[in-house]
Amino acid sequence: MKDEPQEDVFSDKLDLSLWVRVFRHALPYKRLLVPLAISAVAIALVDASFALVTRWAVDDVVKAGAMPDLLPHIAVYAFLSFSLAGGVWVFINSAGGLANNMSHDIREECFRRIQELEFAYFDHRPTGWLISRLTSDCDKLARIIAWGSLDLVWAVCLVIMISVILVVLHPVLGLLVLSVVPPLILVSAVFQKKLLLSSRDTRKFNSMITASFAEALQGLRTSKTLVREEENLREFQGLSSQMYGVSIQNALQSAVYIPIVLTLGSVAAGIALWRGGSGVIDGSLSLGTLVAFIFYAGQFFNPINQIAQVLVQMQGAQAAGERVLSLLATVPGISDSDDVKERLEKWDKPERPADLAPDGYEKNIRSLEFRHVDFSYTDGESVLKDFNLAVGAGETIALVGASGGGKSTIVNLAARFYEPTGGQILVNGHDLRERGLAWYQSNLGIVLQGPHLFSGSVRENIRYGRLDATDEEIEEAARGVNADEFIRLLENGYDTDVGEGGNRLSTGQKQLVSFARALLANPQIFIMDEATSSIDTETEQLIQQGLKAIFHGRISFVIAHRLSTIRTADRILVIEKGRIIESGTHVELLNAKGHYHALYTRQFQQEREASMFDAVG
Ligand SMILES: Nc1ncnc2c1ncn2[C@@H]1O[C@H](COP(=O)(O)OP(=O)(O)OP(=O)(O)O)[C@@H](O)[C@H]1O
Repeated sequence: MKDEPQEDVFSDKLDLSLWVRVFRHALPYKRLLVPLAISAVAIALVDASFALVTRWAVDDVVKAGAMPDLLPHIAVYAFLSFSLAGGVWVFINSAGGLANNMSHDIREECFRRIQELEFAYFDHRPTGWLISRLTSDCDKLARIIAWGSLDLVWAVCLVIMISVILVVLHPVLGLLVLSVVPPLILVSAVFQKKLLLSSRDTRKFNSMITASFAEALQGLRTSKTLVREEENLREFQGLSSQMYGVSIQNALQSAVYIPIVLTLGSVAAGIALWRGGSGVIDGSLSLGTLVAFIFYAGQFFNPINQIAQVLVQMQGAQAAGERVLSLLATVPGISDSDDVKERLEKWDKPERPADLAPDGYEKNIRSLEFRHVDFSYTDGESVLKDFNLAVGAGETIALVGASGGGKSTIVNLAARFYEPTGGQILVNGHDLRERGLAWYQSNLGIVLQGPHLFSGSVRENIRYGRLDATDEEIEEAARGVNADEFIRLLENGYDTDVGEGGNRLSTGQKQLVSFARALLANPQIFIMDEATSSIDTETEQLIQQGLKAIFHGRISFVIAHRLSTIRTADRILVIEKGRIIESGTHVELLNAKGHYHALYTRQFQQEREASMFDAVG
C-alpha cells in the first residue's frame, strides 16, 4: 500500500456476492428504489413502443392508399413522448437521491468505524489510503448502485422487449436480425474493458503530470540551486510522452469500436431490408413491420453498450467495494468487554453514586500500574519486556532516553491506545480492560509534540477540551496555564482565528493554548510529549508555569526534552530498549553519575548553553 491514490485492480470475474452486500445499502431507500425500478421498466416499454406506433401509421397509410386520419397515431405518439419525459424525470430524481443518500450513509458509516478503531489499525494504513476510502470509493459505489443499476434495468428490459416484439412480429426475420446481438455483446464487452483501462491510464498520467507541475513549482528554488532543471525536464518529458501514448490508444480504441458497432447495426438493418423487403413484395410482411424492424435493428446498440459499460464498471469498482466493505466489517481491536458493557448498562445512569464511574468502579484514579507488561507492535519484535512501574496520583513521571527506547510506547499503553501483549496495566488495582474505555479515555489529557489546533478561534480551540464550558471557565483555564496574557494581546483576543492547524500562532503559543484546553478538560491522567523546538526563554517560563498548574494533583507522564521539566519531575525514568535502566529525581540521578548523568551532560548541556545564551542575549 502506498500513500498515494491508487487505481483499482481490474477483476476478471464479477463477484455477485460482493455486489449483493453492496446493494444492501440501498434497501433502506425503498421509497427511491421502487420508483427507480418502475420508471426504468416504463421507459424501456415506451422506448420499445415508438417503432410499433410508426408501424401502425405506415400500415394505415398503405392500407388507405392515401393520407388517412393520423390524429390517433399522433395522439399516441404524443402520449408516449410525455410518458418518456415523465419517466426520465422520475428516474433522474430517484437515482440522484439514491446516489447521494447512499454515498452519505456509506461515508458516515466508514467515518464512524474509523473513529472506533484502535491506533494499531492506522499503523498499517496510510492517511491517504483511508481518505480515498472515505471519498472516491464511497462515491464510486454509490454511483454504480444508483446510476449503474438504473442503466442495467432499463437496458436489459429494452433488449428483452425488442427481442420479444421482433420474434412475435415475424419469428424468422426476428431471429435473423437478433443474430447480430451475440457479436454485438462480445465486441461491446471487449472494447468497454479496453476503454475503461486506457481511460484510467490517461487519468493516472494526468494526475502524475499535475503532481509533477506542483512539485516543480514548489521546489523551484531547490532545483535551481542544485541545477536540476535539465533532469526535471527529462522526467517531465517522459511522463508527458506516456500520457500522449495512452491518450492516443484511448482515442484509437473508440475509433475502432464505434464503427464496428455501427456496422453491426447496419448489418442487422441490411438483413431486415433483404429478407423483409422480399416479404413486403410477396405480401407476407407489411411495410410497417419492415420499417419497425429497421428501426429496432438500429436501436439495439445503445442498451447493449450500456449493459457492457455497467458490467465493466462493476468489475472495475469491485476492489473499491471490497475495501469499503472490509473497513465496515473491521471489528475494533480495543473495545469494552461484555462484562464492562453489562456494568455500563447497570451503572451508566444519572442516579448512580457520585463516587462511581459509569462502569461501576471508583471514579478517582489513585494509581496506575504496569505489572510485568510485555508489548510488541508486530509479532516477534518485542518493544517492552517485563516492564514494571507504579505511579500514584499527583506524581509527575519524566521519561527520558535515546530515540526508539520505548517512551512513546509506554504512554500509548497508559492511554490504552494499544493493549499489552503480556502482563497487565492496572487502575486502582483493576485491570485496565475491566474499565470502560470511553470513560477512561475521557479522563486523559494528551498534548503531543506538535500540538494540533483546529481552524477556528482561540476560544473554540480551548473549548474543545470541554464543550459545555462557559467563557469564564475558558478564560480561567487560560489564566491557569499563563496563556491569558498573550491571548488578550492578539488581534481579536479570544476570538482571534488561529488559522489552519493553528499556523497563525507560534509553536510556544500553540502549546499554551493546548495546555489551556487540557486544563479545561480536567483530566485525571495527563500525558505530554514535549516539543523539542527551541522556544524563547520568556515563553519557556510561561510554559513551565502552565505545566505546573496541569501537573498539580494528577498522574502525569512527560516525554521530557526540556531541562526545566525534568528538574521538576517527581521521578525521572531513563528508558533504554524497553526497560527502566535508572530511576530517581534529577539530583539523585546526577549524583549517581550513571546513564542519566551521561545523557544529561551530552544531550541537555547544549540546551542549557542555548538557554543561558538566550538569557544573556
Ligand atoms: N506504530 C508502530 N509500529 C511498529 N513499530 C513501532 C511503532 N511505534 C514505534 N515502534 C517501534 O517501537 C520501538 C519503540 O518506539 P517508541 O516510539 O516507543 O520509542 P521512543 O523512545 O518514544 O522514541 P522517540 O524518542 O524517537 O519518539 C522502536 O523500535 C520503534 O521503531
